[in-house]
Amino acid sequence: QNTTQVYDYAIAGAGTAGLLLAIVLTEDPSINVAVLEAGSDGRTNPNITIPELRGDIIDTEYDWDYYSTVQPGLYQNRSQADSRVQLDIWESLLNLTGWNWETLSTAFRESEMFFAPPANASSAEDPDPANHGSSGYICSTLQRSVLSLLSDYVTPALLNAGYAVPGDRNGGNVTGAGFLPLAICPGNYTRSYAGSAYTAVQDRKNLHLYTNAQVTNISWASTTSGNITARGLNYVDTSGRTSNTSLSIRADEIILSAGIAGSPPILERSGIGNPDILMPLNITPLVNLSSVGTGLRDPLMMQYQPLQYNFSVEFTGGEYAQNYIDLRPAQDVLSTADYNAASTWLNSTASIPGLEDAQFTVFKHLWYTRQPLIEMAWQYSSTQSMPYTLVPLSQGTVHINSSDPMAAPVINPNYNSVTAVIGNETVPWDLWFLSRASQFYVNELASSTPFSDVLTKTDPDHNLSPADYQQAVFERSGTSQHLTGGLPMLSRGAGGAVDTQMLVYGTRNVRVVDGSIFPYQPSAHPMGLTYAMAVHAAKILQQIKGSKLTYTEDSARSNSSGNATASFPNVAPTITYNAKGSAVPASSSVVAFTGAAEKVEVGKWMVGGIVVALGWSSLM
Ligand SMILES: Cc1cc2nc3c(=O)[nH]c(=O)nc-3n(C[C@H](O)[C@H](O)[C@H](O)COP(=O)(O)OP(=O)(O)OC[C@H]3O[C@@H](n4cnc5c(N)ncnc54)[C@H](O)[C@@H]3O)c2cc1C
Repeated sequence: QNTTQVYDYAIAGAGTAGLLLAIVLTEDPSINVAVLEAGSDGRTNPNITIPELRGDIIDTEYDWDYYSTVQPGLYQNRSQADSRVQLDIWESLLNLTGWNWETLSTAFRESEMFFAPPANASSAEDPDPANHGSSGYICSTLQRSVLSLLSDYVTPALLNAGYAVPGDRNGGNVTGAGFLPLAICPGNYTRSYAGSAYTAVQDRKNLHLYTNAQVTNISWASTTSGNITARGLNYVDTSGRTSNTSLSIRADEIILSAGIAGSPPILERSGIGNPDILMPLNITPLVNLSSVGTGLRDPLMMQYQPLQYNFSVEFTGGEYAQNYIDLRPAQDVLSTADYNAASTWLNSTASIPGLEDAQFTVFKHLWYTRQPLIEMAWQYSSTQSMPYTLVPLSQGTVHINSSDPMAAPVINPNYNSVTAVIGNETVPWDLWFLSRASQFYVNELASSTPFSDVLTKTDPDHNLSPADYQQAVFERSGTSQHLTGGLPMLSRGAGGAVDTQMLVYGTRNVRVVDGSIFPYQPSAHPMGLTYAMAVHAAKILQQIKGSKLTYTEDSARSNSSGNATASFPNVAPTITYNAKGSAVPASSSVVAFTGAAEKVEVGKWMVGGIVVALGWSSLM
C-alpha cells in the first residue's frame, strides 16, 4: 500500500518501545504517526493474553525464530528497576544529559497504571503509592496470591541469613529479595502490554498501525554528506495480500523500534554502518558508523534449577506469574577471598578488548558501589530458581551478512568471551562470576532455616569443588532472553551510535528508540525500563517538534482514585502444568530452552506488537 501522506513520524516496529512511543506521541491530535510492524496482530490470542501461558507463543508465528552464531563460549554451543545509582550513571559517568534516575523513573511512573493488591491477596509486598503511576497505559499489580514456598520458607531463610528484604523497590533501592509488580490488568487478570494499550486508542485518526509490514530499509531524500536526510521507510507486505514489492511510507522523522535484532540491520541495509560490512554486500556506505551492530550483550543464566525441594504446590490461581527476585551486589554473593581476587583483577585492568571503556568504567562503578550484579530469579512454580549475571562483560554483535533484505541477521552475543585473571587462574569472567555466586547462594540457602527444612537436593551438589561446580554451571547455562545493545547511546567517540536525542550519528532525522540503545546492560529486567525509555523519548521528540511539551494525565485512562486497589477475579485459571511447573496449553507444546547442537536460540522476538515478557520488573 503506497501512500501519499507524509507522517510526522514513521516508526519501524510495534513492540514494547515502538508502540508505546506511538501511543504517547499521538496524544497530540495534530501529530500523525505510522507504525510498521512485521508481524500480525495477535491481541486475541489467549497464549498472549493469559499471563499463565507466557512463553507459549514461542515457536509460533509470533516468533522470529532467530538463532545466534555458534557460541564457543557455551557448552555444546547451546542455549537457547534499576536502582537510582545505576540510572544516574547514564548522566554522571556517560554524559548522557537528561537521562538519569529522575527523568527515567518519572517516565516509568507515567507509563504505569498501578493497582495495589486487594487486602485478601496474600502478597508479601507493601507498595508505596508515591513510587507508582496511576494513569499510564500499562497496568501493573502484584500477584493474586503468593506461593507459600516463597513467603514461608525463602524470605525467612534470607532474613535468617542476614539479608534485609527491601520495601517497594520502585523507590530506587533495589537490592534484596521480594515480589515485583507484574504487567497484568486486574479485573480480568490479563496481560497488559503495548498491544493492549493500543486497543484503548486504536480509533485515533492520527495513529496508523500497519501490520505484516516488514521494513527493509530507509529511503533517502538527501544522501549528501552532512545532510543525510530520510524520506521514509521501504517495506514488504508479508501477508502476501499484494504482489507489489516496493511499498513505502513517507515521514518527516524516522524512528527505528525494531528491537536489538531488527534496528541495526535496517540501518546497515540503508547504508549506515561499518563500510567493511556494507561494501561486500554492494551497499554504498552513507555514514561510516562502525558502532552500528556493536555492544550486544545477553546476561548469562543458569537454565536449570540448582535448588530442589520437597514442597507440594497448590495452584490457586496466578502462581505461574510469580515474580520473586533476589538482587545482590558482588560483595554479598562472593566469599571474601573471591571478592578480593576479582577486585584485584578489576583494579589492574584498564580496558578489555571488545568492550567500550565507558562500559567497563560503569561496571567497575557498579561493582564498588554495591549495585546488584547477580539475580536469583524465582519464577512461576516451585521448581524455578535460576541465578544469572545481570551485567555481563562479554559483548557481541548483530549484523547483516546478506543483501537479501528478508534474511535473518547474524547474532553473536559472544558469551564468555572476556577472560579474567583471578589469583593464578585465567577464567571466563561471566561464567566464573555466575558459578561462584550461584554456589555461594545455594550454600547459603541450604544452610538457612526454614528453607533448609524443605530442601531435598542441590544440583549440582553445592559441596563440589569450585572448579567442578563451574564446569557444571558451564554445561547448564545460556541465554537469559534479556539482550540489549547493538546501537548504544554514547558519545560518538566512546563508541556510540545514537546521541541523547536518540538521533543516529551522521543523519538529520533518523532515530532509534528501543532496547538496542541502552548504553549498558540494565542491572535488571529490561522491559520496564524500555517502557520508561519510550515515554521519555516521546517527551524529547515533543520538545524538538515544539509540540505539546509534557505528558498529561488522562482522566479517562486513570485508575481514578490514584493508585487504586485491584479487584482480582476469584477464578483459578484452567491451566495444567507439566512436570517442570510450566503451563501446558491444550493446543501447543511448551518449548524449553533446550537449544540446538550448534547454535544458541538467543531469544524469541515477538511480532505483531506482541511482547512475551510478563515480568513488569519495573525499574529493577
Ligand atoms: C522469551 C522472552 C522472555 C522475556 N521475559 C522478560 C521478562 O520477564 N521481563 C522483562 O523485563 N523482559 C523480558 N524479556 C525482554 C523484553 O521482552 C525485551 O527487552 C523488550 O521487549 C524489548 O523491547 P523493544 O521495544 O526493544 O523490542 P521488541 O519488543 O522486540 O519490539 C520490536 C518489534 O519490532 C518488530 N520488528 C522487527 N524487525 C522489524 C522490521 N524489519 N520491520 C517491522 N517490524 C520489525 C518486531 O516484530 C517487534 O514487534 C523477554 C524477552 C524474551 C524474548
